[in-house]
Amino acid sequence: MSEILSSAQMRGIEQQAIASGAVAGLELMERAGAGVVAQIATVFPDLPPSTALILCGPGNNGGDGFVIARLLHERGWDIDLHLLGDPARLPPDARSNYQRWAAIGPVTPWNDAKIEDLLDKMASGLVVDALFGTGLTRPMPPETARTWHGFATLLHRAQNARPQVVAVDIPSGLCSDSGRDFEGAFWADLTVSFHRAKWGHYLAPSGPPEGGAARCGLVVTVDIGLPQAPAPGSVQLVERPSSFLGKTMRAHKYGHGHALVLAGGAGKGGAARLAARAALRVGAGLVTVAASQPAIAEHAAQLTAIMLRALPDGYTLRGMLQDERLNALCLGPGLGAARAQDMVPAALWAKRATVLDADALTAFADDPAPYFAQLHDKVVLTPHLGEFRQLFPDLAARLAAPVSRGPAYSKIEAVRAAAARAGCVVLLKGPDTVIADPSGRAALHSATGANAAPWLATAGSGDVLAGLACGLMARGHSAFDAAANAAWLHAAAARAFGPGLIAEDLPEMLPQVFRELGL
Ligand SMILES: NC(=O)C1=CN([C@@H]2O[C@H](COP(=O)(O)OP(=O)(O)OC[C@H]3O[C@@H](n4cnc5c(N)ncnc54)[C@H](OP(=O)(O)O)[C@@H]3O)[C@@H](O)[C@H]2O)[C@@H](O)CC1
Ligand SMILES: [K+]
Repeated sequence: MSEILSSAQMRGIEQQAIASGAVAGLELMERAGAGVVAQIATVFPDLPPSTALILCGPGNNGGDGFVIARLLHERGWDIDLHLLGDPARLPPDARSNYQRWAAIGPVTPWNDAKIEDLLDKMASGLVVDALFGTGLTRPMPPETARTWHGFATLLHRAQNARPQVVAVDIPSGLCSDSGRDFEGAFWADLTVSFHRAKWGHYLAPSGPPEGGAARCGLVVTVDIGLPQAPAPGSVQLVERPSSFLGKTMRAHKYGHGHALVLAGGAGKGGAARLAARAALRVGAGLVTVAASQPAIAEHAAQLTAIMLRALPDGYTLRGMLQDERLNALCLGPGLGAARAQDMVPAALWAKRATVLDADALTAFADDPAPYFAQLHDKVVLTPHLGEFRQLFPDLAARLAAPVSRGPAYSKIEAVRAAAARAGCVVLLKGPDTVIADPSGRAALHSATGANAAPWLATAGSGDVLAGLACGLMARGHSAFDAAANAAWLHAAAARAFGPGLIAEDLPEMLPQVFRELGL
């Protein structure tokens, strides 16, 4: 896992380092520019020096652009640099670098029509977007957004004869906290960020217009010499499972827990069986499906390694949970609203590790306060955005509101607020899955870019995710770790299968994913 930051956290780290005398702002800017130039050479090794169109903005992002211009010029590039704004009003470090560049080559005052024309004619080389970075708090000037939009449309048409687009820190026009497009945001083939990636690089607000990860291309982070200590309240990017997933030679099946997956009525059992299969494949020692009596025959015809019990009502569930070996529960997939209302309070009463999904979320949406009052720190809620909207309508409305000023409210803040309100772990799933607990601890799993798993958008895939989290909790993972690891395994299994994936395939891909993890 690596740390990702908000723009305020990044500013705090930078200001503290400068104030302590550990580093000068000018040094940071030099390293930032040098880092971008080094990454251009690494990521595009076959790109010979030709023309680089460098678009500089009125703040320190523009300052990085002047450094990049100077260093690319030293490497034989022809530089065509355009500045938006008055050079006399540049902040001090950016102004120093403006002056250094101005002694080498021209600075053309910004003119949208002219830039549009230049962009239209570029069939190779580089476009460096150093217009706005983490300091952007409002939409770009509308003409600039329009110019870029025209260029982007053109580039999409001319895939083979086009320049490479490199964003400095973040594509201009994107909110670095939320990934939201303030309107007309740039996009890039390569985004080079500094010290740590920002939330907005990995969040994926859905369009139109699409934001965040969809616009950043390859995201690379370069070290600019800031202190490496973790920032308080930082968010972890889930890049691998955080806990050991193997089994030791001496492990006994009871040493890996017993997951109980509740199922609903006859003919509705598929979702619970998917969850149960996922719990077993992820390594729970035993898994039992607990179904209503009329559904038993249907399940019996389908289950082999998974055990089966009849469970008529919540009262019987309380009795069943006297058996402490049943250490993790999964409720929701295919459960039905009436059965959820009966079973969920009984399950929560037992204070077991519990995943609540689907009907075990929405059955309580009309009056969530008493429901939240029963939740505890071993519970994981796994809503998709629609279910989240039902349980936390105010938070979902803030997320969906049009953005006119930044930093915009982000999915990370919304899930943190939801976890604090619910008093348990909340996992809000999507291409960007955010996990938070009531203390504010948060993680982001981003199935975007090279990590994309588009075939996960298939019926039953959420049931598998719930089963994975339940199986991992049965094995002893904390609620937070189980949720984060389940999100990672779920996407890894989907990528391992590839196109044509259906939910049944996901648990069956886990052995391959585990082998690739070296288990
Ligand atoms: N943090 C670090 O450690 C390091 C940071 N570094 C770099 O600094 C960047 C952050 O720099 P930053 O804070 O100066 O902000 P930036 O993104 O350049 O933009 C703000 C400027 O744009 C202006 N402006 C805003 N909206 C506008 C609009 N619609 N239309 C027109 N103008 C608008 C705004 O004006 P104002 O709001 O003040 O009127 C302000 O002048 C960061 O992304 C990274 O690249 C590196 O050098 C190394 C170390
Ligand atoms: K930028």
